[in-house]
Amino acid sequence: MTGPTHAPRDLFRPVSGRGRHTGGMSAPGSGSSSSSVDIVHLVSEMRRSEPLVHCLTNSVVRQITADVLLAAGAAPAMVDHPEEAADFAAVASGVLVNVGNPTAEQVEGMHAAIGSAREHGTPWVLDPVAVGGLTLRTGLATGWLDHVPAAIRANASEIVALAGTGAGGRGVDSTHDVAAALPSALMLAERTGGVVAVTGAQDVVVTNSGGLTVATWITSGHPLLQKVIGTGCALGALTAAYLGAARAAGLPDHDAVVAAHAHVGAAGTAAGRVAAGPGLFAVAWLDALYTLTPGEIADSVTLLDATP
Ligand SMILES: Nc1ncnc2c1ncn2[C@@H]1O[C@H](COP(=O)(O)OP(=O)(O)O)[C@@H](O)[C@H]1O
Ligand SMILES: Cc1ncsc1CCOP(=O)(O)O
Ligand SMILES: [Mg+2]
Repeated sequence: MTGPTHAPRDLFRPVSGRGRHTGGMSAPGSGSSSSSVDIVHLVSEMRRSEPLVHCLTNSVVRQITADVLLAAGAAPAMVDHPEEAADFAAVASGVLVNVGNPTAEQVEGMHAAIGSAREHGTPWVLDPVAVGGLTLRTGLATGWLDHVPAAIRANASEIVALAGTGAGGRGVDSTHDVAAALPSALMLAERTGGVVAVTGAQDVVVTNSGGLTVATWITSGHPLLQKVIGTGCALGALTAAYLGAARAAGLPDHDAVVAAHAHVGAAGTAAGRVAAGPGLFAVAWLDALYTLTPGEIADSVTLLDATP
């Protein structure tokens, strides 16, 4: 998977006069951030509040998802049973619905959790793993767009397929560039009213609020994140954690989603400095999710706010 080396200027231009360091019109490079998102504040809030994340996720990634949430500073709980899912979504800080390997019973639990999350105001995140190629999960995820997900987190091919604008990727992997998925992400943001995050070599987080669209480009991470299974899925869970923490602190959903991606990306960058292959990288990534300070995370990533 490859991504752009800069934000696509034909679709977005940077918001001027915002952010802690204005980088002008030039492509984002290391250390040149132009964004209103206060990463330090969000990471600090997330770690202080230790949000409880209700995960309904696939069998492949449960362990790494729980490990990532704990390392980053949140608290994981996997609750799939249809008779328990509604109760837990009511008390959780955030809910993750990941359709990566759904069982019939888990799908029932997902319906119950989503209904309860809506009823109780719990932010829920949709990760449409491999949507496009498989009919059941494509129908489920598309139907849930009407159930007000606070955020959708996916790779570029999944975003394109979920928007109905193209085919999916190759299994769980993307075959699209992030920039190519941007129009589809905008459509989804407009349709759901929630935040849409597209991951790849660069990530982009899109929100449509009151007709005004904002996109934040995030440059961070490391290619080895693609060689450890579940990094994207775990990021979906961490997105739910950040949303829960941000809402409790009165901070915007958009900023919460950016911070989740920054946290994962900064840890990936740090892990890439010490690891030559996926095994050590996975361990170093977990350690960095735990050890990086809010300031180190903010300094490691490059953010660029843009608007149509
Ligand atoms: N080429 C890359 N360089 C740096 N980071 C990457 C690269 N590809 C993916 N990532 C990061 O890996 C994480 C998972 O993203 P991705 O692989 O797109 O998700 P998924 O596992 O759902 O396909 C994200 O934090 C993303 O930014
Ligand atoms: C391999 C696999 N098969 C079904 S779900 C899954 C995990 C996908 O994880 P990620 O989307 O984070 O790469
Ligand atoms: Mg995925």
